[in-house]
Amino acid sequence: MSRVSGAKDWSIGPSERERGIEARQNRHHKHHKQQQQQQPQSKTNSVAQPETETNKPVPAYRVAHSDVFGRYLVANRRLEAGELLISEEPLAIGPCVSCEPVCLGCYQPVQLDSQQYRCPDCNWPLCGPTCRGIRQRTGHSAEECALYAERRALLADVLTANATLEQRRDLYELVLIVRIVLLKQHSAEQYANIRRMESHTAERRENATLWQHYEQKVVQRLRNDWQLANVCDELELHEICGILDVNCFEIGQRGAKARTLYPSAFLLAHDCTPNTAHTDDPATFAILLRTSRRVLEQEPLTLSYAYTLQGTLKRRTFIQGGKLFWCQCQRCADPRELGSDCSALVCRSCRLGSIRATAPLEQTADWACDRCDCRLSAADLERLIDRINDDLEEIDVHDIPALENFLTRYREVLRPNHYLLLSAKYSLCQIYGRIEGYLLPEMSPQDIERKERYCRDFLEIVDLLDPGLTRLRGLIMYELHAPIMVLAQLGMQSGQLTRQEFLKRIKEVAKLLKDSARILQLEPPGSSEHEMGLAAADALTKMGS
Ligand SMILES: C[S@@+](CC[C@H](N)C(=O)[O-])C[C@H]1O[C@@H](n2cnc3c(N)ncnc32)[C@H](O)[C@@H]1O
Repeated sequence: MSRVSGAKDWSIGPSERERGIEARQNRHHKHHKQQQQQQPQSKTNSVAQPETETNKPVPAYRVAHSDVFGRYLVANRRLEAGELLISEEPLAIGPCVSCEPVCLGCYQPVQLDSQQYRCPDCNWPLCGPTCRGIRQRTGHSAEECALYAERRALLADVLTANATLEQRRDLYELVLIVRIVLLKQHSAEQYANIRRMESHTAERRENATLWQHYEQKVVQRLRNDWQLANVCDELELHEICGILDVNCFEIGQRGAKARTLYPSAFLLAHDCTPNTAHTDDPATFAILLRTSRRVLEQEPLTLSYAYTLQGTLKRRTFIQGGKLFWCQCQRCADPRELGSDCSALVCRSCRLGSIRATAPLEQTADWACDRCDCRLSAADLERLIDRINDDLEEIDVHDIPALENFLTRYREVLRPNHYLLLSAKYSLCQIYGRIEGYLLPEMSPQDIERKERYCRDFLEIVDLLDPGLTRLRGLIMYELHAPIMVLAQLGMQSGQLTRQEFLKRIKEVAKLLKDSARILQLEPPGSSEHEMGLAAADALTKMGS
């Protein structure tokens, strides 16, 4: 079960700092021509390429450049929803920032206690002796193992259950950085491809707190304690840290969690209502990136670097912090966020109006009521939202009464579509009907109706903010079909529904199953979403549709 909030690191996908973008634009512009020519195209697969008169397939996209985006991808022709644009394996992969210990081979959680299996050579915890990632490029490679084996004594204290949380996290954060350093020694071409990525080093250097953080936790540590000074100079290490913050994707299926750099997918520009969706293959960690809706020729291909179901203030702060630009997209510029109103508050003064940002592209601008004179400073607004968010984070995602209580408590404070209420509703959509005590056959009709209502509320907003063939839509449509079906059957049995009304609902169930099956079967085989897609297709067949 998951909640759709709570960004944890800077990775694209599924976190802050202040800088202008001018310096970046100038630097970017200078190097762009050379970088564009060198851009690796080989592993990028365009499918369903129509042929031109000369019988040459038209590539789905090309690399373009603008002063605002830097390099980005643009559609070469009209693309239909669901076209596979990029399928490529990582250039580099490793544990996420701030992660709990994971197996270095497959990125599944591990413990640091004495029971945990460990690599016999370097002593790092692994999931087991048969982990598929042992001696693999995308896992615990021989080069990495040798490097750690040489520093076994240095790492011994941290790789135990006695280590503090901070010590463990700092150590796991180093893994991917060290892997990139090793690429420099063992795979020059891959290393060169990574070094061509944007690092925003000049802007990062101007942020003293950020720079010092990496200077102490990464640069000095690797050069002095780990004795890697002869492999990478200080600036090179800072650049690698910047490249990771700006370009990493957060991936993982079935409990695994990793961050990755891909050879081409990093080029997509950001938009808070993107036109592509991506997933990753659990077997190869490859990214599969598709159009989520129809894209017109010349349209930039975009993905979201932030959580789409967060309010503008938070999304923009997150993006600026990690990617060092202030998003100016259509959604960010609209106080109503494309009609979703997912940041609006109930006016605490007149209780009738809605409080929204007066100038959403200015982070410090006041928020104001649309009915009375009530105003709220952005700082006060943020404090309030943070407090409510903390309340929500305290709640276990399986605790139905606590989640219901959260909705009741904040009904008078947040508008119904506020993203924090939606987040609680999303958890409820997933657990009503699925956990002990709330399985569908034992649920009251009122609780089943609640599940249906929350699913509909959530889907309405996802349709606006994450439209098309997106995983979130597929998942929620699958959740929605069940309460409609059960309530239709109950209504028919009790005589409360006419046959015509019953058939209308069954038709809606069939459409939900069909759409969710289509979306979720785009997910890679082996993922839980793919299995849900198969279940949806199966249910559809059983319905005779
Ligand atoms: C993952 S990289 C994308 C590739 C990058 N444009 C390049 O040339 O290497 C992310 C960086 O691209 C730029 N960028 C992406 N989307 C943007 C947007 N919507 N507005 C402004 N800059 C954007 C920012 O500099 C950001 O830090």
